[in-house]
Amino acid sequence: MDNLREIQGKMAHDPHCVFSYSRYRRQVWVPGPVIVGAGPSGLAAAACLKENGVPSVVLERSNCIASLWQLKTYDRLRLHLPKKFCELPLMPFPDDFPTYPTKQQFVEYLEAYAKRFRIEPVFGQSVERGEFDESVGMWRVKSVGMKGEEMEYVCRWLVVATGENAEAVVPEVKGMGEFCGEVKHTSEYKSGSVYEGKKVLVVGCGNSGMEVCLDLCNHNANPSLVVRDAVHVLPRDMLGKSTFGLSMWLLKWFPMRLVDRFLLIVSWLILGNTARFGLDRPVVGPLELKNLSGKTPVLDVGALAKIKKGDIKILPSIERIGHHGVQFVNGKIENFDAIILATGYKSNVPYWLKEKEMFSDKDGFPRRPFPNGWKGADGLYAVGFTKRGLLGASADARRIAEDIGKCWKAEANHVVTTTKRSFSLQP
Ligand SMILES: Cc1cc2nc3c(=O)[nH]c(=O)nc-3n(C[C@H](O)[C@H](O)[C@H](O)COP(=O)(O)OP(=O)(O)OC[C@H]3O[C@@H](n4cnc5c(N)ncnc54)[C@H](O)[C@@H]3O)c2cc1C
Ligand SMILES: NC(=O)C1=CN([C@@H]2O[C@H](COP(=O)(O)OP(=O)(O)OC[C@H]3O[C@@H](n4cnc5c(N)ncnc54)[C@H](OP(=O)(O)O)[C@@H]3O)[C@@H](O)[C@H]2O)C=CC1
Ligand SMILES: O=C(O)C(=O)Cc1c[nH]c2ccccc12
Repeated sequence: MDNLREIQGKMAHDPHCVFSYSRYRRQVWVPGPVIVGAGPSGLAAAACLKENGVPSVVLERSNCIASLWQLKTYDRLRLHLPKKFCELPLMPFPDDFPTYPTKQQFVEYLEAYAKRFRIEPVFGQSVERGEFDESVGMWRVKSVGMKGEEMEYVCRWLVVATGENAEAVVPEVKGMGEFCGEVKHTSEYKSGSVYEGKKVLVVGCGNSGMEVCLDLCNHNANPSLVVRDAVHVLPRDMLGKSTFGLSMWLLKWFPMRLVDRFLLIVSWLILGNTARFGLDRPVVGPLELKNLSGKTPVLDVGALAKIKKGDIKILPSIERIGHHGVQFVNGKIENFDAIILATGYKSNVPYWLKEKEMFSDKDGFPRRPFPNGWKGADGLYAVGFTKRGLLGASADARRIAEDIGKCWKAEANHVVTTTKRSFSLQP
């Protein structure tokens, strides 16, 4: 504990100090929080902490900020909620950005955000273990660098910002290994240009699956979409407003079920009966379902019109895959040149965080739902696991920074007072 006191003393004089404890053990004491992940959530947390006077260290496994957006999304991607619902704390989007910024514009905004708050993540640090060491009351965060070099960061506060979309979900489908064509997840898909004239099977009809199908159509490919369950498709905009914005506004005055009924009636007027095209709706309304299970409704930007026209064919679940053909549960068999898995993502927290109370080891999300999932015990925090997109991440980041900020100031005051007192006691 003497060692700790010494460090706290140094922190009080130089709160930005991050010094090597032992070169050989590659161990680093971090006076402030360690944030794992330099996506929008990690950046928002670091900025809010800085605003509260707390320096932090951000560890990122890839070589850039917002790696999901920069490396794992397709070219035609735009935000599907209006920009005012996607801005991070303390810095709005530029006025000249469109309502739905492109992915390039969103990344540009995030780069400017990191620059403005002088956030310089340590890149190439893949965190493989995070564990609370009771004996010193600190978190030990172990990471592996690009060349396999190991590091250990020791800190009072650990902020988990690895995201709801950390790893691709790749389902086990009978015979998938036998398929002769290309099989890729949407996180590796960039553009339909390489599929021109090809028959492509897209598996999964969330926002990714629908948009990839649309993109394939726009590049003269021939997509089919596997829909295994009911899905809510809503137009992205209705009555001259964004569906999301309108929903948020209506929710201020009306109960969720009534707003859901309104959304379904207007969607029916704009899109027609989606069940006629093979897209049955869940019994529970779109907002209630999002609230209960986190399942995001599809915000349609043109795929439904292609489904109606027959340019995108709807197919049921896959039974098994062969060399070229795919057999579906209705017994039909069709040949495809490529398969794209739009089967979603999962959290990777259970793989590296050795903690069982705050995070569920089943799905890697905080057990307590929004707005209470951001804080655990022993200085553990979560940002961006709210199933409420960037808006939820911003709310978490603000709360975390305020909470750590109070503790940081109290401790800094304590160290300064004790240091002053010990100086005055000296002869
Ligand atoms: C295609 C797509 C479009 C979306 N569009 C919207 C939208 O329009 N509006 C909206 O509100 N939300 C949207 N979302 C939701 C999305 O979750 C957020 O946009 C946002 O990216 C979440 O930010 P995050 O920082 O929590 O997670 P991420 O952006 O995933 O960032 C997490 C970071 O942590 C890093 N990381 C993970 N594990 C480790 C580890 N073990 N060690 C070190 N680093 C690690 C990752 O490399 C990554 O850089 C979209 C999601 C997707 C997939
Ligand atoms: N423009 C934008 O802003 C975009 C936003 N996003 C967001 O990114 C996040 C991830 O979206 P997305 O990648 O679409 O993932 P989702 O988890 O939203 O959707 C995955 C889909 O795949 C289906 N699925 C999973 N496994 C199988 C299987 N074995 N066979 C058949 N179907 C299967 C799921 O069906 P089931 O429901 O039955 O489990 C579900 O429909 C979401 O929050 C989404 O809103 C994504 C793209 C664009
Ligand atoms: O894109 C996503 O997945 C989001 O989580 C954004 C979002 C949060 N709440 C919603 C309600 C309806 C549609 C999208 C979202």
